[in-house]
Amino acid sequence: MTVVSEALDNTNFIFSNIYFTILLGVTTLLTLYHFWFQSLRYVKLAKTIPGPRPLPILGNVLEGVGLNPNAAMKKVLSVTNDYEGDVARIFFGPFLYIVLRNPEDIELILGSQEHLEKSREYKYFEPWLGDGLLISKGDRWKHHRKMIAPTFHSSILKSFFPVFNKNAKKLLAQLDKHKGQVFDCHDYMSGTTVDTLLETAMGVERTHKDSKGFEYAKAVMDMCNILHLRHYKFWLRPDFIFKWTKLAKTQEKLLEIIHNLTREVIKRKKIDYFSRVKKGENSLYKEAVKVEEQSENIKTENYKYIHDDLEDIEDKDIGEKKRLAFLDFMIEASQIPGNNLSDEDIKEEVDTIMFEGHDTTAAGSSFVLCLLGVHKNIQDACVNELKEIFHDDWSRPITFTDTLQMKYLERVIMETLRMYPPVPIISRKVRKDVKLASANYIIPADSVVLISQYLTHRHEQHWKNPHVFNPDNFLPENCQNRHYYSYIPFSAGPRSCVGRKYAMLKLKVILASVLRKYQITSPNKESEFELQADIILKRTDGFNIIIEDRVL
Ligand code: HEM
Repeated sequence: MTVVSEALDNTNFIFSNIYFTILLGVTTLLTLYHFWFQSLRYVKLAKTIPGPRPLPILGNVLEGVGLNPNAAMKKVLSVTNDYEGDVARIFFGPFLYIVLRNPEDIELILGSQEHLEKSREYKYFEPWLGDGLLISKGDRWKHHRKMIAPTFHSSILKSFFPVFNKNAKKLLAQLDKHKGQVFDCHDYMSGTTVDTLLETAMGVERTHKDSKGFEYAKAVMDMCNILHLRHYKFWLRPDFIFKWTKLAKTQEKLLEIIHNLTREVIKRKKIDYFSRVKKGENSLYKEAVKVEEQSENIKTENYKYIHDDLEDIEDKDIGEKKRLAFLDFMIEASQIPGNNLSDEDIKEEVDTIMFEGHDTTAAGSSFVLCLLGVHKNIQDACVNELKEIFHDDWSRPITFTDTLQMKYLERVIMETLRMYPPVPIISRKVRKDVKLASANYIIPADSVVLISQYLTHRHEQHWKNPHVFNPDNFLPENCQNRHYYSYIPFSAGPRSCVGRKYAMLKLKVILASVLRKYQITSPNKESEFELQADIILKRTDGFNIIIEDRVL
């Protein structure tokens, strides 16, 4: 043996010893960690709940690897079925997730004042929405919610009707070029929703292709797409990975466009506000706050079972019908002593409204059109109702009173949101142990509860023929005895959707406008709809419809 080969042998021995020592060290540490983790009370409680068998350290993470969005959707939706109950448990590494679908259990979480905090999954909305209503917590959320709720008062919403009608008309002109062809209606529903929000939330119009409004609307749509991507490509979720991707650079540019315009508009609107004050104009916001406080008791009674509560508020109208945007009302709110609403806070709330109000309404309206294309008899019933309302003038602008008469269309929208809830899943961080009502399990403090509207809305014990599209599910007599938390497309309880009434009105105007002009056909059966697991429920096969001029 030469000196060199001897030296090499020695080096190999030393290195293999080092590798072996490192490997042994890591294995020992992981084993110790595994046993320590298994001994935690939190884990012991979780293990009593049914769920897929977790691997040491990784938990159930591998179950999601390599799944495309459709398959991921099926996987999430099968989790409670696979474990034959209303509760299932999943571990993502050390993090515990509990999926719930029983309304009685859901009420314990959503109806409580204690479990109001959102889970860590909402963090990647932060660069856009900051600490806005959707993600804020504690006293800040309570205080902002109280200030913002009155800006969604019916009297303020009524003043938006000219904008709703104007954008519906613009939409019809755009759809006309697709007559007789199969096309995906989602982009159009998304475009009209952003335009309407832009005007009602900020008072800005998307007029010319080179205008700031146009740039902004496009940036909002692109930002929503990035958030969707980060949602289902879960390796993009951690910021330390995301920040090195091209998407992060695009996001930076989009956010610059979005935030700059919001800041600019706030500045301009503040000047308008002070000139209105100088002229001695009444504060619409203050009146809305007064009415909101008076109707608080009536409202909690009405929330017992879902029905659109617009009518209840109609007789408490606040009179003045001036068209201002949500932003104007927030500026008014910020001027009330003690309210502590800075310009940056207003920006975050406007951004939140743009995000929450956009994709949800676009998906909801697209699903309605596809379903009406499949269920021709239901489409005919909608049109018959519209004929009764618009017998005097078939194409006149739609008024608030008209929408109150659209009872059947309302049931169609509600049934669509039942079977295809635009927000298919929400989550909450549980701060205290929760003993479930449906079974003898305890959800341990610090776990994340996933509430799936999609699963709850198709719960066999709460819905007759849950997989069949039937607007009569929402006839008053069929709602009376149903558990309130069995229908939660807008969530429920203290942290439910603040834009619910706005969404229902906007949906009615847009859908009634399309139905008056076109008859709709779907090239696909409902069973062929391919759904995608996402923050928003979508069809991956496209929201395809065919439109033809309606012959009366
Ligand atoms: C069909 C349309 C809509 C659906 C299905 C919907 C659904 C929801 C759901 C499920 C939540 C609770 C989210 C969670 O807990 O994570 C929520 C919250 C919220 N929504 Fe909507 N939404 C719709 C339209 C709108 C519109 C049009 C606006 C505003 C114009 C809006 C503004 C908000 C805001 C600000 C929140 C946060 C409320 C809070 O945390 O206090 N939404 N929405």
